[in-house]
Amino acid sequence: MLELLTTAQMATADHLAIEGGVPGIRLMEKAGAAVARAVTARVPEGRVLVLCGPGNNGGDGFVAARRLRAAGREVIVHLLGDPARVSGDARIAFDRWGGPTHPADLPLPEAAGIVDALFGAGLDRPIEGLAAKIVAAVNASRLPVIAVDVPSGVSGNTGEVMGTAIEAVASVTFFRLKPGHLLCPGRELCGEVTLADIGIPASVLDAIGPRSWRNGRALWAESMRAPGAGSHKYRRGHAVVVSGGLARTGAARLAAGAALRAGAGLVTVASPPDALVVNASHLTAVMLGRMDGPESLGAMLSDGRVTAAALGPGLGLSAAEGTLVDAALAAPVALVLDADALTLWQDAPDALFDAIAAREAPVILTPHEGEFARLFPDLTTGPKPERARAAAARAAATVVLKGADTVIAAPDGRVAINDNAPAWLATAGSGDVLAGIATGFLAQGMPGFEAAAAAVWFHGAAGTEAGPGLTAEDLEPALRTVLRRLWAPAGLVLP
Ligand SMILES: NC(=O)C1=CN([C@@H]2O[C@H](COP(=O)(O)OP(=O)(O)OC[C@H]3O[C@@H](n4cnc5c(N)ncnc54)[C@H](OP(=O)(O)O)[C@@H]3O)[C@@H](O)[C@H]2O)[C@@H](O)CC1
Ligand SMILES: [K+]
Repeated sequence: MLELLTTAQMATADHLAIEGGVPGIRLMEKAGAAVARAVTARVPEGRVLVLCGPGNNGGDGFVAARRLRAAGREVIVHLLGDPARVSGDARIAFDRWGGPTHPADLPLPEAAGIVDALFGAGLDRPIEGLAAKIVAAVNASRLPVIAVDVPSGVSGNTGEVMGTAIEAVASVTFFRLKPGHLLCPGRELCGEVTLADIGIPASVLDAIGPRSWRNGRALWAESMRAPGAGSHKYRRGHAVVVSGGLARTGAARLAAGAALRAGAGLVTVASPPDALVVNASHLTAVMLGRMDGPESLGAMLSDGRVTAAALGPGLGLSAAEGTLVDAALAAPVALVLDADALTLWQDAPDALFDAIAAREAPVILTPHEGEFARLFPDLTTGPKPERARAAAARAAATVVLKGADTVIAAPDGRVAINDNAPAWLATAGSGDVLAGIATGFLAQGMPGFEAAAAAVWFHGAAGTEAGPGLTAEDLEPALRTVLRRLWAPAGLVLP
């Protein structure tokens, strides 16, 4: 159930279901019933104000109103727009409601909670005028709002606010989530999202062919191998993380520790000579190798047993570090390029993309918005998934566009949107740990997109596990807890 559907794809799902013999009003009845259940759970007593819009989102509202009334609740229905223009399935729902319907107006009537059925998938322009005033009054009321499909004003496709938007405590959506439920700011405005089965058969997805998913286990668990009894450390890959100079070594050690936790059989920090002592004094399970320059790094990465490398955390931005990235790109190992290893290419991003296109092993790029803008200056506006998708295609690499709503995009067009990262994960060194987890997964042979999506998910889960107040150092032990939990059901006997 991780597929994400655009509003247009959702309309297609609806049509295919109806063509397949499920009447539209039956879908609407189930949708409205799910909304009524959410109201019962969130607002168990008191009067419910149902705000209906002129389309099918309003139709779901009429169904919910009728069901709540049948359950003995006091319900007051407001309709925004001309009742004579309510048509189609919404008309049937309106007629079945049959109770008093007041023109939407201010002030709002007294109520214990509100159903927002003003606009859903059909919102196609900014909310203005009376509708905007009603949205403002709903938000000012601080009453619990249950949104139908999406909070009115939130674009289901992009999560952007169109003019103004309702702030809901819960949203009930249907069949599959939409990108707007996961992308910011939509995600915060949705509150808790419930997915309701309204009778659309999953088989309609075959014809729709979704290319976007909510990031979750089903996307990558298959390609993540639990170490079997016959496994030994060399079969789980060897990852190399390149350290910066004397004053910038911590980031590489954070990444290296995370790569080892993520399951790489061996991890080596490749250290410039001046930083060997400081690295040596902090490393135990992670190994240390002396790296004198690009030839030395190239030799290390061409060893045959090394399967993945990470460059960027604490690397530095001088020409010397640029030659290290060149050497890594020329080596036959999977690569994670992060932070400085991205910024180094800001004057010639196409040279990076050409070097990636010329290699076989996968590359993961992990920019935050600032680094992304340096590599893809023409892709700074528009919906995040589309920007990441275009960047991945251009770079021939998996692109992890980081943020509260990190998007992972593959060169073949697949996109995953991540939503498990807690706010406190945005802390110094956190990105280094993410790069390390991804490197650890790549080292074990996971493909680029799967390794990146899994890394982002585990990073978020580890952040949640570590809890508020975490520093990047806390992520590594938390990652262990999360990994243990994941493997337990797979039959691995845990002590
Ligand atoms: N698809 C499915 O499987 C199922 C879908 N279902 C439900 O249907 C919903 C989609 O219904 P929908 O397509 O009728 O669109 P909806 O959100 O009601 O809005 C359209 C109306 O709003 C108007 N309007 C738009 N923007 C506006 C603005 N800024 N300011 C003012 N007006 C604006 C627009 O007016 P017009 O452009 O015609 O002037 C039109 O009248 C979906 O979210 C879900 O809840 C369920 O029943 C179960 C099955
Ligand atoms: K709505």
